[in-house]
Amino acid sequence: MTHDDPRGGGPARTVRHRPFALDLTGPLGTARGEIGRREGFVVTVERETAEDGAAGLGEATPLPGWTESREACEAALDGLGDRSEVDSPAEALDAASTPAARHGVSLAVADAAARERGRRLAAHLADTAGAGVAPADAVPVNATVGDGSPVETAADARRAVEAGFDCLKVKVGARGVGADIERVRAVREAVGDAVALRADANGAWDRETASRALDALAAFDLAYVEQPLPADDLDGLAALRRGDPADGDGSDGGGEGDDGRDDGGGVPIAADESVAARGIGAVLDAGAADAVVLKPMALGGPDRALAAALRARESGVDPVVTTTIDAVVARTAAVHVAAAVPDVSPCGLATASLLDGDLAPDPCPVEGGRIAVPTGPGLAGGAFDDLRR
Ligand SMILES: O=C(O)CCC(=O)c1ccccc1C(=O)O
Ligand SMILES: [Mg+2]
Repeated sequence: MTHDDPRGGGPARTVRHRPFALDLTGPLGTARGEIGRREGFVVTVERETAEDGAAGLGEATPLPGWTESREACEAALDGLGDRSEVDSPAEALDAASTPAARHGVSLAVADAAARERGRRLAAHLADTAGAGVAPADAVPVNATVGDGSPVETAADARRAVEAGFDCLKVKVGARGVGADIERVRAVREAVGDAVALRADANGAWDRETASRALDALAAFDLAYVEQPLPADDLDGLAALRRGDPADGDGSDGGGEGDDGRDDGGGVPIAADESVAARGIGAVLDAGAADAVVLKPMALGGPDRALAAALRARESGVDPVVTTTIDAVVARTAAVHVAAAVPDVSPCGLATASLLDGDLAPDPCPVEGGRIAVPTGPGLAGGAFDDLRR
């Protein structure tokens, strides 16, 4: 090899993409509506001069509301095709306006580079990001429990614990706070105290409602509440963390709990939509979160997600890597990103079971609440060879 650029720059590459569509087994209920189907693009890059034909594989699976639309993603990938021979194709795509397209291409380039070096994608990403430590061989994951009645939600939670999960994330905010409290109560009663519980409100609440919800949820020992406020309300998130009154004008937004703590009851806060909308720097600077949820598809690529995770770690904020319910290629990439985060907390990567079919067999299924990181070069050795045509 005559090129050492770890991003995989160098000789010209050809970028191709082709569409796919996958239904979920059933809609995932969230405060921002139901997710029932995922449509995206398999992306490949090929080095013109490659003697072994080593191609890199990526996936661009936009989720409108989180990323660009399917149409915008396709247009961005098509636009790249107009000048498909470029040195660093991912750099030709804007991470803010077309994060899924950039994800697909930057993953394919990183996969190609890792394969050429005979290394796992996690190790390649860690080197490129300067992570400083060797990636883990397995990552802990949470089960994802959608909206439903208290009985349905508790049954889903119990099934997840029986399958070996010791961390569950329950979607809230799709119904009233009182109903969600009953759902979380039912889950806690169903799974006992040893299981870590998270709740994800997907930005559903205003400040007063969030303050009230956190007060009540404090009884259930939640590891964190994810995005209790809209994405842009970084000051509101910071105030919730501090336990400030809901309206910030000094009036009491709900009183203190029995333990004497202020509103919020000390429930940790995670930022998800805020990171995608405002950037990791703004979230960290605002002191808006105890944890950040990082979706490579929404942040413009595995490289950018890992960089954000390492920045968060440095700031004392806990990074969590999740998918946007991606197909197997992007999901596997997210496993590698999570593995490259030192001491990563349970990640939202157990989303394969939500899909009714996939692009290829899963090279890293969940076992006992963990995912083993594929060992082969790149994404998963030869596991995806059929997709690399
Ligand atoms: O984090 C998880 O457990 C799974 C991923 C998830 O919840 C999700 C999936 C698609 C879109 C948004 C979200 C979210 O975290 O809000
Ligand atoms: Mg979320």
